[in-house]
Amino acid sequence: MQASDIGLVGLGVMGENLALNLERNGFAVSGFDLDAARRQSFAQRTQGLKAHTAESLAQLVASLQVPRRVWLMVPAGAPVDAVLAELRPLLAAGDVVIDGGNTLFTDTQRRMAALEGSGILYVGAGVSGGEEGALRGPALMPGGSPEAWPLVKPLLQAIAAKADDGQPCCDWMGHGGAGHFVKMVHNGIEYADMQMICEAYFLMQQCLGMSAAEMSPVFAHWNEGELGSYLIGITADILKQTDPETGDALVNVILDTAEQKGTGKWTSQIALDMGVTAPTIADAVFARTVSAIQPERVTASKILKGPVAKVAGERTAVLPKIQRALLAAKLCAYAQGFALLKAADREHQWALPMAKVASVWRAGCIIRAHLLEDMRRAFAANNDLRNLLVDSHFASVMADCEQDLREVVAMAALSGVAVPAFMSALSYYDAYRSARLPANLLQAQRDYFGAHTYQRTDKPGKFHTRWGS
Ligand SMILES: NC(=O)C1=CN([C@@H]2O[C@H](COP(=O)(O)OP(=O)(O)OC[C@H]3O[C@@H](n4cnc5c(N)ncnc54)[C@H](OP(=O)(O)O)[C@@H]3O)[C@@H](O)[C@H]2O)C=CC1
Ligand SMILES: O=C(CO)[C@H](O)[C@H](O)COP(=O)(O)O
Repeated sequence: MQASDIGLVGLGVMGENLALNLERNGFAVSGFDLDAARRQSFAQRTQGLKAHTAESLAQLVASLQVPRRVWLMVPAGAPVDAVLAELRPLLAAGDVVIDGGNTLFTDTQRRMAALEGSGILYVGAGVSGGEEGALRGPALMPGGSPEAWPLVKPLLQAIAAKADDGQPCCDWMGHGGAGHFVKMVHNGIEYADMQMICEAYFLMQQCLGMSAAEMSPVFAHWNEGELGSYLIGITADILKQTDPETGDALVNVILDTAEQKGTGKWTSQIALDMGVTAPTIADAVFARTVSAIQPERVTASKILKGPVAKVAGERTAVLPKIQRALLAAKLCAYAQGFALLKAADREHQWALPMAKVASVWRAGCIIRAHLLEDMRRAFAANNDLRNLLVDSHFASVMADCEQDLREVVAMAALSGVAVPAFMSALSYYDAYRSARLPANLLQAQRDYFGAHTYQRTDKPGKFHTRWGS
C-alpha cells in the first residue's frame, strides 16, 4: 500500500468531502472516524481511489508519509482535545496537525502552547464552503506554526476554490490563532449577511405583499449585480422551492426559530472584549435569539400594540430601494468585521494580510461576493485602512445608497416590521460619520454620580466638577 500524503480524522459532512477533494487533486489520503458507519461509508465512497480507511488513529498515523500530516475535521471543543491527546504519542517532531474545525482561536493558541517543545507543528485552519465547497473547493484560512506552511501549502492550495483571477482561496493568515480568528470573523459577517437578506425578504413580504415565488426572481436579478453573492443566489433558489406535502412554498412551512453553533456569538463577545464596534454582527446574533423564543413571541404578539404592516408602496419603486439599502447595510457589516480583524491584528501582532483575507473570501466560502474583489483592492492599496467605509470607492457607494437605507428603515419602523440588522447598520454608519456624539453628556453623567472625571475640548487633563453644588 502506498503511504498516504495526508490523514483525515473525522469523516462527517466536511471531512469525507475534503478527503475526496484531496484525492481528486492527486493526493493519497487515509481516513479515520470514531463512528464505524462513517468509516464504512468512506471505504465505499473511496473504492478504487488512492485512499485508505484506517480502523484506529494508530493505523491512520502508521499509513502516512513522514513528515506526517493529520487533518482534524471533528466538532470543535472537547473532541479536538480528545483526538490530540491520543495523537500526540503517535507523532514525532516535524509532523503537522491541522485543525480545520470552527475552533475558538484561543483554544488553538492553548493547544499550540501545549505542543511547544515537542516539535509537532500545529495549524488552525478556517474552512468555509459547507458540504459542497469541501468537495469542489472551499476557502481555507490557515494560521499557526509558520514552519508548517510549506508542508501543507501544496495540498491546501490545490484543493481550495479558485477566484476569477485564478488565485487559490487559501493563504497563510499568520502565527498562533490567526487562521481561526479570521474564520470566526468570516462567520460573524455571515450571520449579519444572512440576517439582512432575511430582513429584505421580510420587508418584501410584509410591506409589499409579495409571495416567495414572486421574490425568487428579484433575488436572482440582484444576484446579477453588485449584490451578487452565494447567499443571495441560494436565497433565490430557496424561495422557489415548493413543499411537496402542502404545495405551499417550502420556506413558508419552516419554523421561524434560528439555531446557532456559536461563532457569531464569539465574534460579538470578542468585539466587546476588544472595544470594537460591531453592532450589526451582534444584532444578527440577537435576531437569532429572539427568533428562538417563538412561543413567547406568539404570546407577546397578542398583548403588545404597534402598527400592522400593510402594503407601503409600489413594488417597482420600493424594490430598488431595498436592494440599495441591503448593499449599504452589507458594507457596514463587512466594515465591522474587517475593523475587528484590524484591531485583533494590532493586539496579537499577527501581521494579518488584509488584502489576502478579502482575496481568500472571494470564492469557495459562504460569504463569497462580488464586493470582495473591491475590498481586496481597497486593502491592497492600503493595508492599514482603519475602516472599509472610508475607502474612496466604498464611501461613494455609501453616498449613493445611504438615503435608501434611511427610507427602508423608516418604512420598516412605521410598519412595525423588525429589521434589527438594517437599523443597526444605519446607526453604525451615522455614528461613525459623526464628528461629535452625545458622549459629552454621558461623561458628565458619569462624573456627576461617580466622580469618574471627564476631559475637556479646550485643554488637556482630567477634570471633576461638584455637580449641582
Ligand atoms: N458543516 C459545515 O458546513 C461546516 C463545518 N465546519 C466545522 O468543521 C468541523 C466538523 O464539522 P462537520 O463535518 O459538519 O461535523 P460532523 O458531525 O458531520 O462530522 C464530525 C465527525 O467527527 C467524528 N468524531 C468526533 N470525535 C471524533 C474523534 N475523537 N475521533 C474521530 N472522529 C471523531 C464524528 O463522529 P460522531 O458523529 O460519532 O461523533 C463525526 O463523524 C466542526 O468544527 C464544524 O464547525 C466548518 C465549516 C463548515
Ligand atoms: O462555518 C460554517 C460556514 O462557514 C458553518 O456552516 C457554520 O457552522 C454555520 O454556523 P451556525 O450553525 O452557527 O449558523
